[in-house]
Amino acid sequence: MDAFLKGTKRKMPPASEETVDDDAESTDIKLAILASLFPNFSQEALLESLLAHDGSVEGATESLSNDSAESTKKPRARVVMGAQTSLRFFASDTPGAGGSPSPKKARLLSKKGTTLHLYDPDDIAQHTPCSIIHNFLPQNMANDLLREMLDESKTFEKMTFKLFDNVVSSPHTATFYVENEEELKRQKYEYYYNGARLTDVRTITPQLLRVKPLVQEGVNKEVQRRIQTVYPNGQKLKYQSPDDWKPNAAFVNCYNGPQENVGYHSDQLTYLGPRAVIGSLSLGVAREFRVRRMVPKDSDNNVAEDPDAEGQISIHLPHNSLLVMHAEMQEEWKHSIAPAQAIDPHPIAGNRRINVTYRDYRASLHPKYTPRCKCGIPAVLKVVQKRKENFGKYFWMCYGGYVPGKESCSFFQWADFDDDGNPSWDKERYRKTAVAAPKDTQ
Ligand SMILES: O=C(O)CCC(=O)C(=O)O
Ligand SMILES: [Fe+2]
Repeated sequence: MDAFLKGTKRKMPPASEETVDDDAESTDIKLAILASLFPNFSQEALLESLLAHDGSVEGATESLSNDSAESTKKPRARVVMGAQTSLRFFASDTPGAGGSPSPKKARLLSKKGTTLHLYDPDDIAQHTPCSIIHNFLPQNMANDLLREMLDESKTFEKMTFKLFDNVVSSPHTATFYVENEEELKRQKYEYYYNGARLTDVRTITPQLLRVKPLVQEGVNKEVQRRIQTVYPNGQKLKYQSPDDWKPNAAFVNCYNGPQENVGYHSDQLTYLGPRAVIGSLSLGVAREFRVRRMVPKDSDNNVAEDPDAEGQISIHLPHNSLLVMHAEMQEEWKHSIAPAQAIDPHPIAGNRRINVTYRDYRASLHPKYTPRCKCGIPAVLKVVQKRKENFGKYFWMCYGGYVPGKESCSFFQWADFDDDGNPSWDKERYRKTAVAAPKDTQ
């Protein structure tokens, strides 16, 4: 913590399998620290306090401690849904990361420091990297899965991660489900998350299995629709897999009460590969899913684009909604579940929200193939998000510094994928020279 307050560059470890900003001194990290110290404050209040103290966590902590004493005297806030502003004020056109232009539709810019609330599936598809299907599952199926996961979640645990020299818990609980016993063993003994092995991996439950084919079909339809209606020339993005999306793992998150949350992050690409697609099912209490586009800076620290693009968009996630995080999401945007001022209890789940993220782990990115760093653990796949130079380029790096009690060996290597996202060691599929030229124009 001391190193952080003095501004020493250190790496921030992520909660669960997420990757937080590569800039250790980012506002997100400061917010994560404040959120862990002041779980009853909204992200806005924490951000405001941080800004008021010129980014000093120490200053914000002091003033929030005073506010905290004050606020215990105030009545509790009611559930407030954000007002919808006319979308015309937020449109702009900007290029994307990953060497290919992003969706050709007008982008949405929410003004810095403001939150734009979207509810309508068409608005969400047009202005964010996501699409949403409301009332996705037959009602009984959704409720059965919710009941099953509520029961399972009684034994979910907070994921601990190292924050500089402290071990911190993520402010919600989660666990990981895979297809069968064999995969479970592989996940426990061969895969690494943030430089460490997972201890709680479970085999897929009957309801997760029952719902999976529906999610698979829904996600594939949405991906095709997006390619045809949003992506330039009606073609998939560079590095995006042309194969059908086939989920073989699920992370399940439980948010018990309004304050449980997950801070801004992008999901780790290590086993999903570039331009990953994720199917995310929400059950129980409705919460706000916030997305924020990354704005790269040049070497002089100037933002490359309109700084207003740093505002955030909130997507309302009611019970039984399927959110598809499309191929441009993890590279160019960050997402979070914001702490809520208050929530409407759900008839089955009470104060709890269950979120199931179905994921497609790629066989060619099994840790037996991926680069290992000098610490001897599989390296993590990341993408340049903050710098204009090399923006969208993939690289492998050491995650040792994220493991409690370990330091990073500073291993770094640019990653090499063909235009379909196949790694160079996948000799059967890797076809860089054959396809690179025509698809570069995408
Ligand atoms: O709860 C959610 O909707 C998002 C969870 C999430 O971002 C994650 O598991 O990586
Ligand atoms: Fe995530």
